[in-house]
Amino acid sequence: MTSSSEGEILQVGQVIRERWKIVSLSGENYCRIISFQKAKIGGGGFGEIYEATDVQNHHERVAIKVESSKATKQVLKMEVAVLRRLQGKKHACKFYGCGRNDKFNYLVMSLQGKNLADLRREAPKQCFNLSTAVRVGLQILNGIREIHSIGFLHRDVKPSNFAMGRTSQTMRNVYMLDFGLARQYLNAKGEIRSPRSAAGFRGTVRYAAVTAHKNKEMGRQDDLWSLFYMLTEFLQGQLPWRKIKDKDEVGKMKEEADLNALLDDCPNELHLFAAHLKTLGYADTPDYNYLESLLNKIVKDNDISWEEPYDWELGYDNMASRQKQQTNGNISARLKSHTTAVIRDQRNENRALDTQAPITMGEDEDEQTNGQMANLGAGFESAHEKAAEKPKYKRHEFLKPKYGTVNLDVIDAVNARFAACDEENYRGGSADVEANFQLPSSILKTQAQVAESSLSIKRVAGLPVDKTRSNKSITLSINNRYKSGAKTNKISSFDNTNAQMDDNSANNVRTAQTIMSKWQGSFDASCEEMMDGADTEERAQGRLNPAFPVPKASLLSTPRSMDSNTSPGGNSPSSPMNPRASPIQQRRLSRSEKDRNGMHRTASCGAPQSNSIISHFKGLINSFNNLGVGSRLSRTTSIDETANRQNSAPPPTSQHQTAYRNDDNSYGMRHSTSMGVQNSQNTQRISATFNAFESPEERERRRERRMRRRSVESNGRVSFSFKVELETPPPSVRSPVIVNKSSVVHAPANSPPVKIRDNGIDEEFRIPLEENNKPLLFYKRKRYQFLNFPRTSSKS
Ligand SMILES: Nc1ncnc2c1ncn2[C@@H]1O[C@H](COP(=O)(O)OP(=O)(O)OP(=O)(O)O)[C@@H](O)[C@H]1O
Repeated sequence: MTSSSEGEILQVGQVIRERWKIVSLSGENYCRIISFQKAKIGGGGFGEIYEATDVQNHHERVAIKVESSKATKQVLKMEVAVLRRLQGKKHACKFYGCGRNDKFNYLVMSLQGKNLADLRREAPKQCFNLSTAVRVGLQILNGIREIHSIGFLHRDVKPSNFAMGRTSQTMRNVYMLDFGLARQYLNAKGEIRSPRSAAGFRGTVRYAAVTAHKNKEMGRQDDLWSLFYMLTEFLQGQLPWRKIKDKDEVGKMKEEADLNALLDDCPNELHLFAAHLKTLGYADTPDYNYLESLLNKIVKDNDISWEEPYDWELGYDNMASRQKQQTNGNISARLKSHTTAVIRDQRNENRALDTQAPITMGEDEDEQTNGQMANLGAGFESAHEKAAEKPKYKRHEFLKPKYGTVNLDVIDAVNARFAACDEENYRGGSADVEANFQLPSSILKTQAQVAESSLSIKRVAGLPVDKTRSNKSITLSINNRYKSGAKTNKISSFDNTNAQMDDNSANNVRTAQTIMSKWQGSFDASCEEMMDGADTEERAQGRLNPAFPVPKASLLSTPRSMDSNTSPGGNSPSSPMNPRASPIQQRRLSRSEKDRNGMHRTASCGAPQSNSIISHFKGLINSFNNLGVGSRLSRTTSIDETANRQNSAPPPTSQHQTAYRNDDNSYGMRHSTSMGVQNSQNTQRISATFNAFESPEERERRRERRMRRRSVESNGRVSFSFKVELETPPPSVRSPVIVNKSSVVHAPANSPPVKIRDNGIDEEFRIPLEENNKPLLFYKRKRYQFLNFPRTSSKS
């Protein structure tokens, strides 16, 4: 695959059928926070795959496979046909649409995560442990069974044609991709088509069955042979013919392969697997159940749990020690070099060795990435052993997606999550949202300028300087702040809020569960760590979904933030004061303590000391997941002002809002908006709080204001804001929901101007541009991918 932009069929920003917009490094506006991502996910012999968003459907992320209409071999039609028939199957992507124009044909499907070739290549020793290999193998077997069940052969079974899911719900599921080489083996009557005498090679040399090498008609068993080679490679780290260019030579090697050598130190069941395949001819139906039982036996014999993490979920620091413990994971055996002399293959030369179809050869360049690989033998082995001592990847590096975006899709995803909230969630009470934005010093308004602002901004001197904090971070956290029916009439501090929330343990259980199942893929290290304690506990009580476990605490390193967030009051995750607190609660508690101590609130959400926007943003997502009140977080919104609903209410006493309870047992806020600025030697802090409690009229007014603002938010300026708005609570809910949000901006006092936008006076929060016309905030952006694995191409 190539990742170059040269000759790409689709361009960034291009919209297909007024619906699917290609995502890339456009950086169109600030709200697309770090939406800088290459457009092309990958591409092989048959097409190019792009990431896009569905503008008609909450900007859901999709994958678009395109094929030039000038391509000599048009395979997308077949792909569409197969994918459509596979709809509803567990291992198939969702089909969203297809079409063609004079330039290209396209297929839109659900976007998945990383493919197995990339995942294996990223492993320190380019192999999976037995647990991962066999569980993935079982899923692939079922995927193959699915496509066979609709009357098709895949004919290109290989690791890069299987991807893990992308969302927390799908991330443990394997998806089969690329049906471009599929062929129907059943005719319309459901009978097996008669085999052709010469069929030509189809597939990928490394994984193709011997039948393909012999240019014979392939049958169902041949897809399974490819699976067998995949499994062998997963366990051994390599196949003996991995570098051989000549297709016929590879075919010969496969034919003559000594299975004992090939499967050295692998479970005996793999021998039986191959033995069964050897008995099958073109027309024979493989005994899928038998093959499945063989793999299941490996699972059973090795005490493998379906819930244990896959290698990539653990991160690779832990793998070396894990592998040593494995009965079948003998490292030296895995690293044993096969005796085949190899030459670095040249991809272009490898392609299209057979004229009938492009051949994908050596698509995994994992071996080539290791300079030692050419020197087979002792040197090679020791190089790997060395690598085992010093893992190439650190856990957090692996878990943290390497490039990509945090953009509006994140917010859209949160909206989707909120939309899924049920009535019960409404009953969970109101919510409190805190947003903390740490921005580069240079983008913020000077102290004097802020003071000139017509907003009610107060200066508070002596804010402690936190030198550990990144100067570019965004965090959001949410609390169920005011519980409906609570006895307290007035809640004026976060401490109270937290105390009330802590009482609400049932809610916490539910919200923790939501997070686990919904957004696990988006957690950064610190969030996972924080989840972990609850997970163990909740799972022990049978309340968490076992299908989406999180890595065990013992396997995860403790992030610095944990230490720094541990509250002096004993409300740490392990605190006996609150042993059943959910992770979010814990985070909340620590925030509470931070507030009490006059510390920056940005430390409250996940990874306060992280240098990356992404990790904070992940905290945002985690927190919003926890909200569960049917609220909506929308884009291009603002710190908002809400009408004061209670004339009798006393004025607020602090820069934060004061909550009160109405007679009807609902809560409102005294002041709709308040803001404050705190200054220290080189930090300027602006905080704003608003109340999202609103009537339909207010909401409509706010929507109009938002529309007005949107029209202003062009002009090369960037603006940033969030809104939390509430759905109308169901009639059964007596107390309306209150969402409260506060935003905090930190920056040195001598920084350039920024304005805080407030609806009432229609100001904007603006970030000036650099000379090169790029938003300064993202000038030194890191490219992270959010909610998704990085998809590096497996073929350069
Ligand atoms: N729906 C998807 N979601 C995420 N990534 C995808 C999706 N479809 C394909 N990809 C990525 O793009 C890569 C190439 O896709 P695909 O195999 O369909 O293209 P191809 O042109 O047929 O490639 P090849 O010739 O190598 O088989 C895959 O390995 C995978 O990483």
